[in-house]
Amino acid sequence: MTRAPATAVGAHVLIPVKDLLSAKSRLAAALTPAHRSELVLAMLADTVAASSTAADVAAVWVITPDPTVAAEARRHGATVIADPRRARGGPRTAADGLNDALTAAAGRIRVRHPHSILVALQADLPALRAAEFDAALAAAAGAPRSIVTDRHGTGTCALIVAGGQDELAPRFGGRSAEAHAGLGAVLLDGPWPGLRCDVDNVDDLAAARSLGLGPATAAALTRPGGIGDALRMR
Ligand SMILES: Nc1nc2c(ncn2[C@@H]2O[C@H](COP(=O)(O)OP(=O)(O)OP(=O)(O)O)[C@@H](O)[C@H]2O)c(=O)[nH]1
Ligand SMILES: C=C(OP(=O)(O)O)C(=O)O
Repeated sequence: MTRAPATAVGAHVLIPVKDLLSAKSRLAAALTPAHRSELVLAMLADTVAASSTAADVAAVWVITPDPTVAAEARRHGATVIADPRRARGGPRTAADGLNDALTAAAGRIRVRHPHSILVALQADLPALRAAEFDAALAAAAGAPRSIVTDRHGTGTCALIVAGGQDELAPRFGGRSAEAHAGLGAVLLDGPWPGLRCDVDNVDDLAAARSLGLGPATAAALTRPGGIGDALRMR
């Protein structure tokens, strides 16, 4: 693992990304594997770029087992934590894999930065703006744990846990907003459409596009013969 930066202030943002072969499976009917991989990498690039330029962010960590994802994350200034695939004794469900990866990474970061805010952030936020991320962090101040739900109100786009001893305790997968609220997370109620617009299907991508895509995702959609043409969205 790369050594953590030494700063003790600001938020540490954790972004999990699974291997490209299985990522964005809900888009498999609409996009080829190559286009899906391109979209995952482009959305990650925009998510890392926007979150890492937020004023209150100390470091962005990408947790992934995939070397191509890792290279793209590093190119945009994130630090990579490897999430090795386990041959045996692996996660019970897909969501367990995600939550286990986040929990392990958060534990490692907490050792060096016990007083820092931790944020588990979705990797597919191509319309995210640094200013709205800062506004959400400011709104979270004072709450031990809080969440920003997705635009449907059921999923979680950001789980924010204050510095101190409290564990990240991620409960992503399914209706995670309810699960996080059940653990005491405050639902943050702000006008942050880019932060709430994670992309799981074509409608989500259209919604993100109407908000304004980051440069990497915009380029992926407008490239001739690319994702935009495949989805008739160019
Ligand atoms: N590091 C890591 N990230 C994961 C794992 N499982 C899921 N993720 C990531 O967590 C986020 C939410 O996961 P999902 O919604 O299950 O996967 P997705 O690729 O976004 O979409 P679908 O395949 O359509 O479900 C995505 O950024 C995933 O890449 C895992 O086991 N390890
Ligand atoms: C993983 C989640 O959301 P999605 O499947 O929409 O990415 C979640 O909120 O738990």
